[in-house]
Amino acid sequence: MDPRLAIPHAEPGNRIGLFGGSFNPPHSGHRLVADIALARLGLDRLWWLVTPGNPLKDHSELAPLARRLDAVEAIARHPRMVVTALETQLGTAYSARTLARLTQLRPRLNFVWVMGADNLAGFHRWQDWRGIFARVPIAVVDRPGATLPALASPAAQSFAGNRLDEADARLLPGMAPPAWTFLTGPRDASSSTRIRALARDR
Ligand SMILES: Nc1ncnc2c1ncn2[C@@H]1O[C@H](COP(=O)(O)OP(=O)(O)OP(=O)(O)O)[C@@H](O)[C@H]1O
Ligand SMILES: O=C(O)c1ccc[n+]([C@@H]2O[C@H](COP(=O)([O-])O)[C@@H](O)[C@H]2O)c1
Repeated sequence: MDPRLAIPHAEPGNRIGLFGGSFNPPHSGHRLVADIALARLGLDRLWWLVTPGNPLKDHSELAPLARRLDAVEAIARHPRMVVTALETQLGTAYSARTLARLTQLRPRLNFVWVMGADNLAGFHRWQDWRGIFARVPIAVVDRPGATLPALASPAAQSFAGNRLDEADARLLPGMAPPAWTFLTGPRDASSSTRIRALARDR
């Protein structure tokens, strides 16, 4: 079995960021999110969770999992970053199910869900999105063009009372959910859709 399909090793009590994505292909914006999450949340590890396929996206242009894993490994070279396709092994593509399984299988790890602001904007369309808020703390990293849609979104509004000031982001891992924060700072406008379009036009 490809070792990247297994749940990565971690020590009890570790603070683990789960950064899910299609990564089709990965780019510098993803790496910036990973760097920001590691530093601002004080994580022990950031797991790049390469999805078998986003349930809300058309998969006709989705590169094979092995190719996306190789590409993410090339961009995630860092002693605290780990690349995994554990969802393929668990048989889950829905984040709510992935998080239910992971927290059940690894109860002593402190997981935080990490995503870009565009995903908070559409979060209310995810399966059992309220259940995700109830399961793990969430760190949202700003993205050009997505700041206002994210902060005005049904998810942000529903959980406004559970938002942690970003100055206190280090407290987020280990906090009882629901708890979330919105991390602002350096931004990168890269997009996989744009990279694929440029490659087609070449
Ligand atoms: N430039 C960026 N800045 C901040 N977050 C980003 C950026 N690009 C992607 N993300 C976040 O990274 C995660 C994975 O994103 P994804 O692989 O879908 O990349 P994408 O560029 O949005 O792709 P696509 O254009 O195919 O939708 C998501 O949580 C997304 O919000
Ligand atoms: O669970 C859902 O309903 C759901 C809907 C949309 C996206 N996700 C997950 O969100 C992560 C980011 O997806 P993407 O395509 O924006 O990179 C990835 O782990 C997806 O599997 C999950």
